[in-house]
Amino acid sequence: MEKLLVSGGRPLHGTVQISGAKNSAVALIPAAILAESEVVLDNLPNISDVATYAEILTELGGDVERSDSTMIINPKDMISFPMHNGLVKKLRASYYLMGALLGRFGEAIIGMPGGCSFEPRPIDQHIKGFEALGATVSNDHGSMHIYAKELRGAKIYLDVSSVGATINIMLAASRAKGLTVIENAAKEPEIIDVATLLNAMGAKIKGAGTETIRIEGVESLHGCRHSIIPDRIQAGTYMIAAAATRGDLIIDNVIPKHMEALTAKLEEMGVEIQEFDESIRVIGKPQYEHADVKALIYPGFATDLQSPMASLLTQAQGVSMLTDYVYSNRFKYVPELLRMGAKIRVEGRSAIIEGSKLNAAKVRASDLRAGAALVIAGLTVENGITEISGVEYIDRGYDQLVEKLQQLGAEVWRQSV
Ligand SMILES: CC(=O)N[C@H]1[C@@H](OP(=O)(O)OP(=O)(O)OC[C@H]2O[C@@H](n3ccc(=O)[nH]c3=O)[C@H](O)[C@@H]2O)O[C@H](CO)[C@@H](O)[C@@H]1O
Ligand SMILES: C=C(OP(=O)(O)O)C(=O)O
Repeated sequence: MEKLLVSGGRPLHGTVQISGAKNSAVALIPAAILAESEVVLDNLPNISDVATYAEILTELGGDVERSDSTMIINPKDMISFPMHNGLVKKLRASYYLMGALLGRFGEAIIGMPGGCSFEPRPIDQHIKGFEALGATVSNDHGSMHIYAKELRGAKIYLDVSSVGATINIMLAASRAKGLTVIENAAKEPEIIDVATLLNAMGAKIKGAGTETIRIEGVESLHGCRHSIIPDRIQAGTYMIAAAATRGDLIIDNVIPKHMEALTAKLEEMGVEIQEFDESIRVIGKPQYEHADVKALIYPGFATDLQSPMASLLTQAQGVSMLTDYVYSNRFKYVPELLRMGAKIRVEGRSAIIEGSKLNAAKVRASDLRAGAALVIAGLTVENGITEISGVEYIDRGYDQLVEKLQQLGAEVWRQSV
């Protein structure tokens, strides 16, 4: 076990390279199951969710090789067998095994996904999609047993624009007979990334990134090479950290279009932002205006940046309001920020945040983005060392966080406990 120690009060300076997107990587790796030959993924982030997925594919009989940010997956000899617990409990995105194994083998027995559990995260829309494609879904010793003699294309209207359900249905429908149409599909950039990979594998998917996705099933899918899009949540976390520490940071290897909701909100608060083709410069200021932030589905402000944003809003003048319309109760980090002297109260699905100076404390990250929020909070503290436990959550999604922050001038280090 490790904890993170942060001695704050130093503005972040320099250039940070953003890695490939976690939420793409954890969908693209299982998507490779559908191919009949080698899939090469470039620009993979070095995070524990990716390492866990590599182990899962190996356990299922795949041949997985990894060097730096490239992974070569040969799924030829894979089989579908029950994965009740163990590795699948370590990450949320293990639910993509359902769509991928169903598409390739017509059967999947998978335990309920793990990952960040800031509140109940149902998968009823995934099940609705599989059933519409002709699968039967039953409970096998607490795991989901999904079986289809033959997958048939269908029209599926999602009750909520779920990222996971949209991708899971795309995976299975790529190998169904006939046309599948997903209505009210999620529009996140990671969905386009998965469709791009599947199309390079021979799938026929149109409309990814819009609310209607059309998938014409094909007989077989083949290998290909694909480079993962930059992680917009990691990029956003560094943008927020730069503003919170009143730094001057260039965030490199980003798609500025993906950052628009955050960029607009930071500018509204008084942060200076300069946009380039593949990078963004964030120049912090001594004082910030309060803001109202609403976390929504893409292209709205990302819920995954809601907790880091709370830490920045503690540095703004006056009272800010942070409302999460995706997850109503994603506020487990609030008691930890209160320990650091923040003035926050939660009302319904909103956090009301009054600007205040933070002080060092011992705090615990209860999930990945809560961890990012606490690191940013620690970076703003002028005296004392903030101790953050729950580092295993942070490692799920932030590639080389400590090393990157150190390069930017922060005093952050790991300590074994
Ligand atoms: C691995 C991955 O990509 N994780 C991301 C993905 O999670 P995930 O795909 O799990 O999130 P969803 O987009 O599915 O969830 C969005 C909303 O829909 C609800 N819902 C979802 C599915 C379902 O079957 N029924 C249902 O009611 C959820 O409770 C939530 O309120 O999108 C979330 C929302 O952008 C992000 O926070 C996560 O980082
Ligand atoms: C909630 C997140 O991830 P996951 O869905 O993988 O738990 C996240 O990335 O903030």
